Amino acid sequence: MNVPLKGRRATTAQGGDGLRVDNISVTYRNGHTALRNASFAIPRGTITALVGVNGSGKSTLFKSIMGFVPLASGSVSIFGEPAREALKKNLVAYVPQSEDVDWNFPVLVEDVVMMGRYGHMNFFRMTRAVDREAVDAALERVGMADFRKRQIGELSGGQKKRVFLARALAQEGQIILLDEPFTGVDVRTEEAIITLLQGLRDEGRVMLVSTHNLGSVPRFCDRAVLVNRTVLAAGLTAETFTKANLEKAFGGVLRQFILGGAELHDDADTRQVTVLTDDERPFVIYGDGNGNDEAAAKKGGRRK
Ligand SMILES: Nc1ncnc2c1ncn2[C@@H]1O[C@H](COP(=O)(O)OP(=O)(O)OP(=O)(O)O)[C@@H](O)[C@H]1O
Repeated sequence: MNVPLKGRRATTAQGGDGLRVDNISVTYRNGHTALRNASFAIPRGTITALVGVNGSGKSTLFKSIMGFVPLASGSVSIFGEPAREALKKNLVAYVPQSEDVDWNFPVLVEDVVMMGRYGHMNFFRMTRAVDREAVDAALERVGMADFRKRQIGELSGGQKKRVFLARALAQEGQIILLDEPFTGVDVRTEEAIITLLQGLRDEGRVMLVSTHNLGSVPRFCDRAVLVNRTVLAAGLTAETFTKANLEKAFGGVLRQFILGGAELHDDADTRQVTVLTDDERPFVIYGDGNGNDEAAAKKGGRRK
């Protein structure tokens, strides 16, 4: 039963013909409620960042969209129909966190990518030419074609991520959920993944990407969803990924440095630089010293 709670947020998702999460709550079997009344909507052709502290419910949100954990209340719809219908049609691809994968499982790179085709195959999982072509194209697109006969466990962290991205591509997922795709990858691989995601966005797909790299969010994400056991803010990056919302989402975890005056200038310039970070990639905000802030990398996002 969906009983209105005292102080419950009026967060019903608005619009969007892509992914829509409406007032979902998830309680694990040990009684822990990881998400309560979480709502947001994201349209097609967008990249959305999912940010929040450790344990704020990002993976739980992915798992609830995938139907891996039951909803205590609320609903998820995809392209206007219930998520379970979209899942049956293989419209949703999930790139899990590295820790969730057993890398000792003896399987070749090309077999991992072929798993993305399973939903398109018949009961006997007979591979057809179209499946092999999809695997070849996906491996090529992520630059891993030369590694196809390698054991997945032998690859570097960044290479493994690219293989799982290839699996999502081979699946032809229209909604792609990526759980921390940049953790443990070098800057070059991160750039390659971002370029790939931008290409997928331009094809009209929906990407939801959890990340602790706050600095790269305004550069490549059109939208952001900030969570802490519920959705605190969701919308266009320029309007949502603000210092005030980040402080709300990260609380004491976020480290903040404000540089100004003689620390930054050798004249009377009043401008300031605010650096917010919970991780290795800081988010930099330039201010004029009169409380007017401008995020360093905001120009990269698109209005969608
Ligand atoms: N299977 C489970 N059973 C019970 N509690 C769980 C389970 N999985 C997660 N939790 C709890 O739910 C909360 C949210 O976890 P979740 O993994 O969704 O967080 P997260 O935002 O993805 O964290 P991180 O940034 O560390 O990956 C945490 O308090 C976690 O301990």
